[in-house]
Amino acid sequence: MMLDLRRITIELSKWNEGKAIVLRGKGNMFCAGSDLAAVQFLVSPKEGGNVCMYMQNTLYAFQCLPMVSLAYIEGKAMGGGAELVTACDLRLMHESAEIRFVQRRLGLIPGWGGTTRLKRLIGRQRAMRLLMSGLGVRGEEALRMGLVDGVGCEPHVWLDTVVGGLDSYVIKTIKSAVNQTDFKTDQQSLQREIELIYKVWGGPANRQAIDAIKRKE
Ligand SMILES: CCC(=O)SCCNC(=O)CCNC(=O)[C@H](O)C(C)(C)COP(=O)(O)OP(=O)(O)OC[C@H]1O[C@@H](n2cnc3c(N)ncnc32)[C@H](O)[C@@H]1OP(=O)(O)O
Repeated sequence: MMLDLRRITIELSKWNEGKAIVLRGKGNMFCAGSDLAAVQFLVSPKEGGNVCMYMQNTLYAFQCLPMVSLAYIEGKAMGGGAELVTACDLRLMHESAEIRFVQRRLGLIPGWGGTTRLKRLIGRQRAMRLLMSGLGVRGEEALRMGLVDGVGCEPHVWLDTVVGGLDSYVIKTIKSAVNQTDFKTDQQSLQREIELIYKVWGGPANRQAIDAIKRKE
């Protein structure tokens, strides 16, 4: 998934006529985050940090795409999947869908840019609550807190009400204008997120969680 997302992002960055893309999962899953089978083998902070840096770079490039990106969340967006949601420009949810920052369960923090983006999106207090508790957020609550823009809407119809009739160059320029205000502060924050990942990845809570996953297998 990580490699595919990077490849597709590079391809899309060259599509200047594009107005919008819809990111959606398969079946009852938007995205379950990092592959836990692989995470078990990333034992050192450096290895974990490198994967997070890779995903930060991919999601930064994704956010800079010239067209509007819409996350359409059906089913679950867990861990890194929830971080991916925050990297999209707009978000819609199915009534039964759930967004959940489960990184704490692994003794980790979101390291794909999720702490930075979530706080910007819903504010400090709500971000703290979701990151600390690891509780899932569904439809109306997600809408109320500004985590999503709509619930139960058909994505293409809804998207048409937002960007329909807009010129692709105007869309690109609106994105550049909004992004540049965020990115000035985000750069430092993203760098700090990686430094903090180094402190938890491979630490006691993380090792304990990974050992528990291994015992289940
Ligand atoms: C480091 C940054 C991060 O992304 S940390 C977060 C990593 N992700 C997670 O902790 C999510 C772990 N998965 C879950 O909590 C559940 O599987 C969720 C996503 C809620 C789905 O539950 P449910 O619908 O009951 O399905 P299930 O558990 O039977 O899973 C179906 C099969 O998929 C697999 N799966 C699921 N998530 C992952 C994952 N992240 N990495 C690797 N495999 C995953 C399950 O193991 C299961 O596989 P199998 O059918 O038993 O072979």
